[in-house]
Amino acid sequence: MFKIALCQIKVEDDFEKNIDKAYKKINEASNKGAKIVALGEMFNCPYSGKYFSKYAEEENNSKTLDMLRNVSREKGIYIIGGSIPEKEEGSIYNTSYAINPDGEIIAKHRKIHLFDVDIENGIRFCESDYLTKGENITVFDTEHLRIGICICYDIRFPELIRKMTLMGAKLIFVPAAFNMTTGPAHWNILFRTRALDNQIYIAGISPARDYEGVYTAYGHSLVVNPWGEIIAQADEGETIIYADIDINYIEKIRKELPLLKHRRIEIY
Ligand SMILES: NC(=O)CCC(=O)C(=O)O
Repeated sequence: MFKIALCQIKVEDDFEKNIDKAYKKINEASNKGAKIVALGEMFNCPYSGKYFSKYAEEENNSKTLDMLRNVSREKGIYIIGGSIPEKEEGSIYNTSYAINPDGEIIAKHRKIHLFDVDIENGIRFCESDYLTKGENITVFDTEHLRIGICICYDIRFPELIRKMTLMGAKLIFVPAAFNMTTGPAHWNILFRTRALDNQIYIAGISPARDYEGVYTAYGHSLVVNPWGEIIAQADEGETIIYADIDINYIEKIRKELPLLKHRRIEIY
């Protein structure tokens, strides 16, 4: 059993302020006993195409990564560094970094599915006007359990989460900025369904809602257990939520209701 924390932070058009706030929230979460602390999608940059190139950093020259690496080392914790605009060879990616307690980058996920949607009387967004797709699935080991990362719209693709599960991920972190059209309609259902189908823990970490900002995130960061229950959930404001992850509970559920074993992969 170990504790995770999700930091739901209001993101502003102020790079230094965003990083400083993340640093303080990570410290606070660690002081309350979290062994893994996670941040939201684009936690250092307003979620809008016009800001991605302005805020983008290269991996080997990134104040954001320096902060994450320093604080993980200082506190001796894992950090799932939400996501940030990452620049490489003229392309910008929506990238999440996992950092270990020694301050080393141990995994990196570039958002695979870009959020290109146009919903009548609702949200319109075209990430691919600004960003390049990632090409890899991300799972990695910790002393606690095997973890996966995907980013926001990636959660909508059940094949990806199933594949991560079959690769051994038992806790998946999803930094995610849903909006006021799809958030109320789909956020809880998607996270509960992915957790339930795969019998895993899954955590969605949103920015806090900001009606004055360029994008109004839904908030409601949450942790769902392998039975499909929401075991921690934020409202829409700035906050940190905590949940205990129990590896034995995953095994218990999988033993009692052996969904993964009962698949008929010879048929479908
Ligand atoms: N940042 C995103 O990928 C948003 C995804 C989203 O809102 C959705 O409904 O999916």
